[in-house]
Amino acid sequence: MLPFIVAGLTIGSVFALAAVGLVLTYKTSGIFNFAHGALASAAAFGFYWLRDLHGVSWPLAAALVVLVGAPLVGLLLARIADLLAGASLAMKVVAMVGVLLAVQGGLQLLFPPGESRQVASFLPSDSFELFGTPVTVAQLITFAVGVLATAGLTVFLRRSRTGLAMRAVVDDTELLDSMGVAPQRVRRTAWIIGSMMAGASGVLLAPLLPLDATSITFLVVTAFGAAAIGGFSSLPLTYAGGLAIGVGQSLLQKYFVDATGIAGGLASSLPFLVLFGLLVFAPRVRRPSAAEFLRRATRPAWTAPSSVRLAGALVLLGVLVAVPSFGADQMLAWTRFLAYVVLFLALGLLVRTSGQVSLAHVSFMAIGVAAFSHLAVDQGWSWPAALLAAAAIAAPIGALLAVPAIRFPGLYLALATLGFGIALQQMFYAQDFMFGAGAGLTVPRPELAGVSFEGDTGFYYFTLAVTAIVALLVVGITRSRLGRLLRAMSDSPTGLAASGASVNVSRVLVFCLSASIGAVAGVLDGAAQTLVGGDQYQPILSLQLFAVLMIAVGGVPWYAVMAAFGMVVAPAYISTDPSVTYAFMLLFGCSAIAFAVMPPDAGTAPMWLRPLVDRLAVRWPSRRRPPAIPTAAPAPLPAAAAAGGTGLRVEDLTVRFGGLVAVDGVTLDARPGTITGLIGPNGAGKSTVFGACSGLVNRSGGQVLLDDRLLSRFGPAVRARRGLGRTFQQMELFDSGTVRDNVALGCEAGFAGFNPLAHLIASRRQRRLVRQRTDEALAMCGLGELADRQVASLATGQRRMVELARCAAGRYEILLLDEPSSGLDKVETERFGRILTEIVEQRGVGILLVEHDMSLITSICDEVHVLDFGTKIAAGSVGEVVASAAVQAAYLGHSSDAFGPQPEGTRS
Ligand SMILES: Nc1ncnc2c1ncn2[C@@H]1O[C@H](COP(=O)(O)OP(=O)(O)OP(=O)(O)O)[C@@H](O)[C@H]1O
Repeated sequence: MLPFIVAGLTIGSVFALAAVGLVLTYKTSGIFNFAHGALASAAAFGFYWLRDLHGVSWPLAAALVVLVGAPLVGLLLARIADLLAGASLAMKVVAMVGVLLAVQGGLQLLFPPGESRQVASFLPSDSFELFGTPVTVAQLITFAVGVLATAGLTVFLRRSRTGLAMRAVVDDTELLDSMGVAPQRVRRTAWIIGSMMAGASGVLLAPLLPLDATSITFLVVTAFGAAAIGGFSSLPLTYAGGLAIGVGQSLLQKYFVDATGIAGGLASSLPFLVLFGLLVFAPRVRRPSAAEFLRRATRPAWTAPSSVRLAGALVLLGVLVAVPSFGADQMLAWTRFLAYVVLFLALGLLVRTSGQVSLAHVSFMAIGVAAFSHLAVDQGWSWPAALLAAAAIAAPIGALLAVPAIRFPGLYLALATLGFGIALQQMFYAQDFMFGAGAGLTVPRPELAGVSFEGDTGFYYFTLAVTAIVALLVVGITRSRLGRLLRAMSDSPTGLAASGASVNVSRVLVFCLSASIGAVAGVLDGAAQTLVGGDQYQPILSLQLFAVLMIAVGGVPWYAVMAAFGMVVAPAYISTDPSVTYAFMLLFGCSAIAFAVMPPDAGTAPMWLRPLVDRLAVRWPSRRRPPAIPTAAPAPLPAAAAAGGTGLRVEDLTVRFGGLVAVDGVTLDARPGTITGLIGPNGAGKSTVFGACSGLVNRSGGQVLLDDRLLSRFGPAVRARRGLGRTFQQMELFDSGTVRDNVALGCEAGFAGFNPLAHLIASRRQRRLVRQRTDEALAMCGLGELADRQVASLATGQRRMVELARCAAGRYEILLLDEPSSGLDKVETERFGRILTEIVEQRGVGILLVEHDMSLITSICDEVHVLDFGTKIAAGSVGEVVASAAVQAAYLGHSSDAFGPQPEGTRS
């Protein structure tokens, strides 16, 4: 066993070295370098080129690669990282995936795969005995390089000024500025060191395996597993993680040396299983919201008028129907193009519509085609039955990916999906139930109702029909309730949950749907080729799909058409030479980097195009009714309020954040039909009380009840459905939607709730009720004129009103409004007060109002509670509270001016 441990420690040390460099750059720049393995790969090829092809001595070659080449690459990456400052997480992922593809494509162009290349070992091969086990000097040196580099880096980070600055740079850039240390310089140093570590690991790995760009790139992805063990933060733990993975792999190889089943792939997929497992089972880390993940456009989105879109769709359909007449020699490429349109629609639903991420979508193609082939060929199932079964098999596997999505959206989800894709390939592709070890799988073409689609042209038209159906289905989904929920989830998962819909149900649904549609794409693509093997579904293809999808422009289904054209048809027409594929990979990589560093609005339709298209458009009369001014009786209230519910009761509530007691034994009531103020200086704990009431903040003690029923053990969506609505101090709007969409979701999200079917289908009655309540809420809040404006384009005051209208449209008993008038001027605030009173009168709801504007509090509140340092210091009518000495002391030190308007941040 000892020799395996020694071998494991040696290779583990190389992984650890790479992982430490990765964590360093992530910690200092907040950018996770997906291309870390590609850098190692480039270093290995650089070393090979210098030493093996040009006879440079190994120390000089290693020094040139690690001390000259790698720092230069590090500087380039630092520049890209600078340009990405302030970009969304999605763009950071796109840029780094772009770097990976560019390096990979470039390397494969320079060193075409297929030729056998081997770096001769360069470290001394003499060996000595350690505890009776032979150990080579090469192993010792490799191990020592890892230890020394990590130890040196740790000392550097702890002792040197730049090192200290490096540790602080992510947390507090301004502090660094004030220390006289430029954060940019610090980050640059980190990127240089990180790249050098990737370079060193590439050089050390080079002689250990045949030189191949993809295998080293993915071998170094092992470092991702080690980084996960170190919590993406601790360097010593990351180092230990690298060693542990190395030893674990080595031991698995020993024990499963002859294993042919799944166990045979365990060793190589261990790092990815670790990565996936940690992200699924580890305690939650801070969750970046999906909104952090997606690119946010500041300019309102523009879509061509529907007549132009319809005309465009017909022209496209016409061209596709005519393909056999002008593209007969490229029928395979055109048929695969259609399959890729389906695939991009699947991925787009997930990434572009719902703001999730998947770097494993090629896996669903593989699962789909393998399942289909076994069912149709081995089991003799009919073509449609096998297709539907393949889609159904992919769905629960998609749901599995939703688990990390629920726990860690954003970057960690991207990593988990990448790990999933690689583990699937390593462990399952060669199994008999997938592609097996033989020549591949036969994928038949259909024969339906006596009509054969075996021929290339026939199958093309068949694929065109299926693609059109899938496109209509995806367009339908995006326009349906599920589509609205997914877009809302992408903009603000918190806002959606607080409106009553289970975000997790939406997530699982979209992953299942996307996986199933991906499987259908796999079947179509496989049947186009008729024979497929596992090597066609390499995980790197998933990265390419993601990058191409992100750079494609337009809505559904245009981005899918554009992406599939770029990925399949364009390369096929240029040449069948594999180098064209590599050149396209390089091109996609560079385009992805360029796209990611562009300003957020650059991807939207060009300004000059818009008037042109608008002029071309035929204007159809709008079927949309203008918002009605409510004249009849208001819509029915939730049962509790209608039956004279007792409202919200907060009992002895305590909330702690670590050592800080933010709320300390607070008790208060808010009754339907009344407005209750909750005031207090900044940091008094008001928003925390709201968070605990709506289930977004964990309470440490006490209870929250609505109509005497305990709410405390429920999440935000259930509480909303029980009758607790809220707005947020930092508004949680669905920015990509219109005002009407936002307001409608206030009611519709509650109907969707936790029921997957209700996420998909809205009953007639519900649709009518949503329309009615939306119109009423819009009219009540004076938003009729703005109903079709995109929320992102509105001013703060208007946005606050939209959030209020969203609450007013919901079926709530109590509304928690958190500083709803902040950002409004005096006139707007007075109007706002009148609207609040009207909502209470018309809807019969109760309002608990957190406000700094005392004129608003004194003019509309029936009762006021006052917090200071987390405890309640007074309660009563406005007059009683104004007269309270404790309250005046808490505010402005005995000044009666306390109840003038309070600028934010005022605190004596
Ligand atoms: N997630 C958190 N983690 C740690 N501390 C927190 C967190 N949220 C709030 N706090 C702290 O809890 C205390 C109460 O904060 P809270 O936001 O509830 O006050 P507030 O009365 O709403 O203030 P403001 O009027 O400024 O919004 C503050 O000291 C704040 O720094």
